[in-house]
Amino acid sequence: MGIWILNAAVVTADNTQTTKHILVEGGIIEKIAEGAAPDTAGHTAIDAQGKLLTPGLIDMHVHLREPGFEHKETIATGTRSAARGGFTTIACMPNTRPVIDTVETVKYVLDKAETEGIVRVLPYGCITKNELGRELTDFDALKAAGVIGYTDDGVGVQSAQMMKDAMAKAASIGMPIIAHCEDNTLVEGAAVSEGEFARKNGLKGIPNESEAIHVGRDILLAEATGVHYHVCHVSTEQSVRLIRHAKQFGIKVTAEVCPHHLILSDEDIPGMDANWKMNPPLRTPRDVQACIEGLLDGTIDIVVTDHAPHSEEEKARGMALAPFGIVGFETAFPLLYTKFVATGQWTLQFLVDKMTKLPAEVFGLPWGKLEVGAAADLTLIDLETEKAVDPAEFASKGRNTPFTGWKLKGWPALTIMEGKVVWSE
Ligand SMILES: NC(=O)N[C@@H](CC(=O)O)C(=O)O
Ligand SMILES: [Zn+2]
Repeated sequence: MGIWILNAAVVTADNTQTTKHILVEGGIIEKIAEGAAPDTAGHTAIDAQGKLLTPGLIDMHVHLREPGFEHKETIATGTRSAARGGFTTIACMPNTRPVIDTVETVKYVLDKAETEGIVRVLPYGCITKNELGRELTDFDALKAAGVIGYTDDGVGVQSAQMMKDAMAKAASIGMPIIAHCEDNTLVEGAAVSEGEFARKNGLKGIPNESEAIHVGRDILLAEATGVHYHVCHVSTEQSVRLIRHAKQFGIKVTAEVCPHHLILSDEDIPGMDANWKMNPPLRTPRDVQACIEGLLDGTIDIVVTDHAPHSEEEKARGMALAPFGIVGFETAFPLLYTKFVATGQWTLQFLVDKMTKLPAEVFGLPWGKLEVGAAADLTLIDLETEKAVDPAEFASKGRNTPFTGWKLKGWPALTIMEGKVVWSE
């Protein structure tokens, strides 16, 4: 028995919305009909009542915390949080404990995802053993075990030679390098960006160069090795400029940006509240503008959440001592919809593509399409109802968000993964 989704608004390439009826059966999209509602006999029918239907959202940068940090999140709770945010495919970072640097850990994560997860989980493997930057992992073995790329996310690869070796190896087996860009010698334990907030509060700041130096270095190494190089959570004007320039030269670089770096600057930080502490930190309004422009002109390819749950106890340690990171799954689409689409700055199609079709294209994945024969990964989104962000409602274990109380539209109402309803309002 399949599911007919009736009266859904589907946005097409030229940003027009058309009412469609979609039959989902055997895990795939079986039929897409227009006009009068079809006979649904023998199937379940869901009336979308004009809500937006998109391909299931894809998030290529998330932290599920399992194994090792189950007090922050688990694969069970993290995938529920993803589903509630409209995501059907998520790529998890390897900075767990142990880190994902062996075949055994990859298998552990994939098995857990299979038995306890409710959306598709694609693991990354580490570039270096233990993310210590000293010795490369076994790229071939990790690839065979099912990782989709290599990253030491959470920390930058400090040695240029190590990064070059990693890129050369990844290139030789057709795999991407995904980089958390941060030069440790420029950071020295600061919690917030160099900028107005740091100055007002007499804090040492994290300079933009700590990120951009790695971006520049790695672009040159990517050119030398021919690897597909993907830049994590771009946050500075300098990084955007370097990536734009590299793309003009035909270097195989792609990049991602998080909603918070498109919406918040350091000047918005209300006080010493660690729910505003993340890495990279909130930068200046000028950096925010550069990230928006980079996304608009294609320099930055995709949007990711960098969903980084931490416990309330950890965040209560204060700005200086709390770990970096904020949750992201359950606010990402409403934030971007409300801020950029509802105000007429972006088309709906642009936002949907940056969270579906383009992440799939960047990483060569078969999802992110709403067409007959494609996997039935679908998200129904209510563009009308306004609701305030309430962390108490999150399916994530993490409540660490700076967006509490924000009134937003564009809330996911129903999430379908491979033809099964995995979350509904
Ligand atoms: N982004 C963060 O602030 N934190 C991430 C690490 C990371 O993505 O760099 C985490 O693991 O908590
Ligand atoms: Zn990172």
